Amino acid sequence: MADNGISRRRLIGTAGATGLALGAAGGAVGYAAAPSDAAADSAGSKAQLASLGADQVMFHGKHQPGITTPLQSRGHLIAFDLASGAGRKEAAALLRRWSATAERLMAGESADGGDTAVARDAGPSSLSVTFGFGASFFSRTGLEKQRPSALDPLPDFSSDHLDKARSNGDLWVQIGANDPLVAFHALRAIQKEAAGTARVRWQMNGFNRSPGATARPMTTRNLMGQVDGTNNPKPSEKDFDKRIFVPSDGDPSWMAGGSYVVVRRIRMLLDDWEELGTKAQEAVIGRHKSDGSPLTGGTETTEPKLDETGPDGKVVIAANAHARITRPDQNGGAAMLRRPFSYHDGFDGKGEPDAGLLFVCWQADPMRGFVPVQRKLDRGDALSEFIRHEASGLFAVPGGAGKGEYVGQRLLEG
Ligand SMILES: C=CC1=C(C)c2cc3[nH]c(cc4nc(cc5[nH]c(cc1n2)c(C)c5CCC(=O)O)C(CCC(=O)O)=C4C)c(C)c3C=C
Ligand SMILES: [Fe+2]
Repeated sequence: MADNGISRRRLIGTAGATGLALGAAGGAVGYAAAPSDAAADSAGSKAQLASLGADQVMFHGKHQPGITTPLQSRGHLIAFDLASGAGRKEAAALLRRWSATAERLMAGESADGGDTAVARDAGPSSLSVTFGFGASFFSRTGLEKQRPSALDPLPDFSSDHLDKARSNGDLWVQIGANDPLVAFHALRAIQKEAAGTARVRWQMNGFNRSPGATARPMTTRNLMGQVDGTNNPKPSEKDFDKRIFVPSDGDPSWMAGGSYVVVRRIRMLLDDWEELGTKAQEAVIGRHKSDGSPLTGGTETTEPKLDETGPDGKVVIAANAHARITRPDQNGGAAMLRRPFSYHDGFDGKGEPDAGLLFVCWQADPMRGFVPVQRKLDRGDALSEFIRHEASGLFAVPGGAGKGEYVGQRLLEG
């Protein structure tokens, strides 16, 4: 098994497998080269093909998949509300069904009973399915005593323009995959299995760069063109687990190994942003657009020199630059793992793109992650005149299911 719970299954050769997406020439780092069609043909139906589609994310583990899993190129976020009459028992049965399906689909198998064949011929394609519970789930199921205080509603922020219908929800599911058909197949299976127990409250679709699109693995870019994700906490860092996951003796105990996710649909006001020159755009963030390096020089990973001043006597990285004021050392140590998807939902009546970031961030405690940083941003972030927070959600994402267990079992049967 490779890092992050990903392994590469050897696919039995099929025409579909040879057709799986591979990186551009020279860009297939981490992806095995495809054998030629002739070679595949000659080996017949037993040819063993490795490809992007063969990458598999593990369902079972200490943590749920889709948190430290490398960003996938396709994402669906979907929230459900329990149907009237559905309570704890029905919710438990749903989580059991969903977990079994997630395990099967993440292994590249078909869904049980009436598979739609949408993902047929494809391998697992790094599919991950992640489940969470919103604050309202606990009152609906009589589990108020089990509700973590970390699920207290997020404070209002002055710059919020939130659409309640597209915010929160009893249950939340995140689906990621490196193939759009595999991702849709999982989305449809999850939605169908909810029938009678929960109905869709909202759904959002996102994307990231396709693996292999760049000559070497690189930090992705967002729709403003910025390198985005540079200073994310790294699993190799000593305090990573403490910052992102609830400890094994954490409170409540059913959240051991879990994490809290904040989801914000952040629209980018791209017409205004694109009118700015590159220099002005760089001043807003405090990093160069070309390679993500700090305005004080070096490479993408060089530490910014926050005190450095220019010939005009002013600090080179402005006091309100986004990358300055979001730093843990400017926020009492508050940190989060950002794992967003870009989105584009067409153009509005004025011809402006309805596009931006499905900002998804993970932390052991939102009060030591998203909340203090967003408070700071709300008070004076140079980026704020170019973005609008349009929807919001906060969900408790329990630890990973052990073999034979389903996600949330310790809550629902504890
Ligand atoms: C409340 C948390 C944050 C929101 C909301 C947010 C929105 C947002 N950010 C960008 C683009 C960039 N953000 C960058 C860094 C960065 N942003 C946050 C938090 C929020 N961003 C943090 C914690 C950090 C890292 C700070 C650090 O430790 O140095 C960067 C710089 C590159 C990087 O480190 O990723 C960019 C670019 C957009 C476009 C956006 C809303 C649409
Ligand atoms: Fe940011």
